[in-house]
Amino acid sequence: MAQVVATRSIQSSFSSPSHGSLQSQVEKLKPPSLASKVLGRNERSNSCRAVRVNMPQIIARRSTRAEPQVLPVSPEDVPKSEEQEQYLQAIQQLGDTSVGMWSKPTVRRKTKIVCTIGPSTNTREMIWKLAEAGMNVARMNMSHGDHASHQKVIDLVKEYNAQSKDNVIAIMLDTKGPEVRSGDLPQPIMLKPGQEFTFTIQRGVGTADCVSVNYDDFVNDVEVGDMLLVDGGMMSLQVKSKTEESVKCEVIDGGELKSRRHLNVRGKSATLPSITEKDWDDIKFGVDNNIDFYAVSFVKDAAVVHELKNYLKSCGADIHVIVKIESADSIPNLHSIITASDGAMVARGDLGAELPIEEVPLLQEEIINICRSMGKAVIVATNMLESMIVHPTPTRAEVSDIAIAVREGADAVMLSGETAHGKFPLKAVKVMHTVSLRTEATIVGGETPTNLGQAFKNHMSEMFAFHATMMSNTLGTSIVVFTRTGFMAILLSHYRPSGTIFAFTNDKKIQQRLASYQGVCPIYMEFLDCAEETFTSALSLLQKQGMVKEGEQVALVQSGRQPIWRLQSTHNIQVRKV
Ligand SMILES: Nc1ncnc2c1ncn2[C@@H]1O[C@H](COP(=O)(O)OP(=O)(O)OP(=O)(O)O)[C@@H](O)[C@H]1O
Ligand SMILES: CC(=O)C(=O)O
Repeated sequence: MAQVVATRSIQSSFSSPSHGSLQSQVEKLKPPSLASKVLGRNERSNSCRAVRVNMPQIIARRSTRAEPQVLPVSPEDVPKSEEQEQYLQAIQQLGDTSVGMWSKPTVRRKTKIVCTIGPSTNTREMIWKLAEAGMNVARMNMSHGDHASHQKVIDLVKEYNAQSKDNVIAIMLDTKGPEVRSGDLPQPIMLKPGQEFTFTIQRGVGTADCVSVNYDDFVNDVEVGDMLLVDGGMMSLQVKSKTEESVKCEVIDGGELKSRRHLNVRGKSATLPSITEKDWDDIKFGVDNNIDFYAVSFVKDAAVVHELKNYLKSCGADIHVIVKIESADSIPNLHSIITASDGAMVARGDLGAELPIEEVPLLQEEIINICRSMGKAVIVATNMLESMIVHPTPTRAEVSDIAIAVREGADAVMLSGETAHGKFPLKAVKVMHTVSLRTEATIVGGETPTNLGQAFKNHMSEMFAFHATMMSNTLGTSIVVFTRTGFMAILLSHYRPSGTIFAFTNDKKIQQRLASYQGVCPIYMEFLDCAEETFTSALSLLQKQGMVKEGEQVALVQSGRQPIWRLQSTHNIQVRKV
């Protein structure tokens, strides 16, 4: 009889003695479908014992006729099981030292979810459902659609935000950038390995052995011997010769070439400006709509970020700039590019086409570390649940990929085609939510926060954020912060306290922006003239909404670049009992 023996060690989130009772609570709450189907009676009691003595081994046995394990992944596909909901809540408590528990698990998750909106999701009904399933940021990809279709999405997200009591969605506009694409074809062409195929800069060509390219300098940018990648590497062709107008190639990996496919040259970036004329037009559209973030494609150096920031300043727009790291040329300039920006996106699609694919996980970790050390936001994007574009369940590798991004410390993970044109957008969000929540529960909490390094050197706010995090980690409390600009909440987020950061702001725009930061739960509230009255009213709001319980302690922070109640105090941290 075949037997699968899986061994794993339980992380220290389970090892704290104070978590013993929670662990047994989890065991009690485990729905039979999760516990008894995988573990036999003896193994189950072993695992409970082992959890208490630290570094145990769980032995899972499976018979030859493996029963499919289907975890609930969509609000629609399973009847709501209270047991399973309680099970997830209890798991999360293991990793969350805060006693205060949100009633909604989607809000308790610290890692945020970015969803690309496209034909599968650009309706009122789907935006609402995505938001309720756990979307925190709606991304519009300006490579597709037109201003009218994106306007509809922006209006719907704003409408959702206006009517929602306890949830808010940020809006991100992703520029098309200097993408090089093949032209239109009357029908898809099958490219076979070994065959000759030509790309030409002449317009309007689309035959079985030649197609146009939308970029006039294409012929100058490529050399004989270069490897051309189509659709991020789905097909590859080697350059054999070139003339003034065309590039003759041999197909290495074949496949079906459709209209308007993305072309990359391995190891090279196109000599095009990062922000094209179309991008400037789209950026202006973003300003007119007061969006929250730009994701700027193919950034190669800091100069372009400064140019965009200067433009935004000149039109009085307060929009944050996320640089997409996807171009070979950006790698030597990573530090200066990220320093100039408000955050970065690891855009693994183009990154893995311009650079050897094995560099992608290493660069992902490096970019996350750089952003974390500078106090900048970081998003991991592309292919996270790719198979769910057509299948209702993810591959195990995809689940691991999300878990790795969460463990590495990403602020957010992103869905592209999965929610833009996939068959199971809600299930994909639910999987991302569940995997993130589960992974976060294994991240050790209550430790001394790591120093942010040079980013906030000598800044009073950094000292307050550091000590507020220390205090809340030691006491096992949530943090309540009051912020007009969002600065202090973002700073606290980068110290990654183990409890939730309840960020009260009197500015709806700031509330919307904060939705994308790890661990931050942004709440809109009018600030009163008296600090004390504002604190009391904030705590009572948290209690009313079931986010903190009576008698629970919270760490309350009032600090930042522009203290709110200047006359009464400038900076302070205090522990309050609700
Ligand atoms: N607004 C939209 N309108 C129509 N289709 C969209 C839209 N946004 C995304 N899509 C579809 O979803 C797919 C995945 O979205 P994603 O944002 O990852 O695009 P992408 O990386 O630019 O992909 P590609 O290079 O194929 O364009 C796109 O290829 C496109 O088919
Ligand atoms: C997101 C994106 O643009 C990429 O991965 O290439």
